[in-house]
Amino acid sequence: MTERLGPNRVNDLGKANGHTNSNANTNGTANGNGTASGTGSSGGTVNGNGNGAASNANGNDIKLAQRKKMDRKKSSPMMPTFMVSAPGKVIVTGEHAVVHGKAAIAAAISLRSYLLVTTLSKSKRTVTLTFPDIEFNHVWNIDELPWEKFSHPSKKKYYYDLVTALDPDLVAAIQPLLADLSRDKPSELRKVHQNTAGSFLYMFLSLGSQSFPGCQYTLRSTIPIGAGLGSSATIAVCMSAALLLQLRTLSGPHPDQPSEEARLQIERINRWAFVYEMFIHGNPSGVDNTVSTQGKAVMFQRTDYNKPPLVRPLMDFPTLPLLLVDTRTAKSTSAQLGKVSSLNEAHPKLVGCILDAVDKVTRSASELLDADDFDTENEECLRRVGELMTINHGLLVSLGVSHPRLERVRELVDHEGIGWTKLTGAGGGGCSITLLRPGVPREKLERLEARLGEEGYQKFETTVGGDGVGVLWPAVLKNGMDEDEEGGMEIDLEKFLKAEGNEGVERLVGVHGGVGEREGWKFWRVAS
Ligand SMILES: Nc1ncnc2c1ncn2[C@@H]1O[C@H](COP(=O)(O)OP(=O)(O)OP(=O)(O)O)[C@@H](O)[C@H]1O
Ligand SMILES: C[C@@](O)(CCO)CC(=O)[O-]
Repeated sequence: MTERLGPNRVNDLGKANGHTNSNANTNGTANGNGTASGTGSSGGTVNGNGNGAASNANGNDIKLAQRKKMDRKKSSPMMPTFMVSAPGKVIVTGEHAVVHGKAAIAAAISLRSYLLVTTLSKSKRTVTLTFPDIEFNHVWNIDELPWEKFSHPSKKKYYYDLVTALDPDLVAAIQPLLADLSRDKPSELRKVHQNTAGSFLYMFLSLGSQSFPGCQYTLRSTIPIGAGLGSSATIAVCMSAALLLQLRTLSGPHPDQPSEEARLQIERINRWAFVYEMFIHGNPSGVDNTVSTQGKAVMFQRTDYNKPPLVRPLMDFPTLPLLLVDTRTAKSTSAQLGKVSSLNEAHPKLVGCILDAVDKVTRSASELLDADDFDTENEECLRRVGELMTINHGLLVSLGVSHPRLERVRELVDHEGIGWTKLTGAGGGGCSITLLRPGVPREKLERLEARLGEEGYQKFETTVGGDGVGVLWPAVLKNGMDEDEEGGMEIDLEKFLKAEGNEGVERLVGVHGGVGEREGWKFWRVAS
């Protein structure tokens, strides 16, 4: 079994570079990209930092509170340190077929990625990626990046453009920046680093300009990497949202935002997230970044790669009783996509029929899940969706994208008669989902879970249908600590990097923080 890189492998890489938060930006010219305008934006209005005074404190406490407030003022930048977050996903039906123009249903899950964006002082002309989960930390000098290639009139793209393919000349222009990356690392990890750096640079150079302020992007995720839960899409969505916010091209999210405006902004974030995904995966359908951006659940289809996909938000998606199991077996999405494409080339008629059958599965599932009388407590309702998931899995097996460890989960679940199982995501390892029968006896579930544990599987507790991309502006949260009295705790680089494991990240910055939705995080709300 190949061990996968896991999120939360925090190491010291992030702390080793000099760009900590202590001298956050005093640069008033947040960016100089004259192209970004027209949305009446003011990133600063996203969220107020309450800054309430500690009114009932004694004299010393008041002095301390005032000093803390003044300290905060001194370092208060034009563009404050802020965070964005995006959810992972499960594909309920239709993976792989969706790459070939068929429909798929995907739902957001409660595991998420969190990106901290720190603007540096004006004199610091660097951009840093600090991604401890993949042991990646790199600093580029902004003035040494190939801006002239990306800003050439024949190549220049704007934040409102629809980019449906990567430009080979621009991909070539960033290759020299990747060639020497992580030479001391094992080749697989090095490839991950090159891919990560490449996708970031492509987006940064496309959207930004040479006058972009120096900044640091620090990412932590609670989503296992390469497990079919869309971890790469969450990075893509976070990066896209962060850059568009830095460019001041997004005016939200805010509570009174008209739904149409929210929809447009979500669409922009999603378009650029897709560019990032193209760099990582080659030929993705865009379903992962779409559900990660929008949240809840979506029915998704891309029949023409030159046009935006058809996306139907499923706002009333039922809270399905799902068991999510990670095989902890590495897989590469692009390798699995390649397998299906090769099979399709070798047997076009046959594979065409399989893909059509998957499409029918998705449409039937959508009808069932959309029905007014669908009831997650009703065995008959769940059985019909479960059967469709079982058929979908069989079709994926015939496309060659299952794995013995996925089949083993199915065997164990079927043996207990607990529910209906399919792989989710690209397959070849990764995760499975099991739709649980209502009223499964506790002992059966416990027996299954113990067995899975013994055999090296990992079970995930997650809920489906949560919020999409969110913003914490500025990066200040109420965490039940002393700082709350002054408006909340500032999340700085050190705290973020030191948070221990998934629980630590969730406790420190989590959208839910383990206690329901948290004050501070804001989401674009798109009504159905
Ligand atoms: N926590 C993370 N930190 C940094 N980069 C990450 C992280 N998670 C994912 N990535 C990026 O995404 C890539 C993994 O993408 P991959 O498609 O293999 O997995 P996935 O997105 O989890 O699966 P799927 O596409 O099947 O849902 C990594 O190589 C890395 O570039
Ligand atoms: C396998 C796939 O269909 C889903 C991955 O989550 C790939 C894609 O849609 O891009």
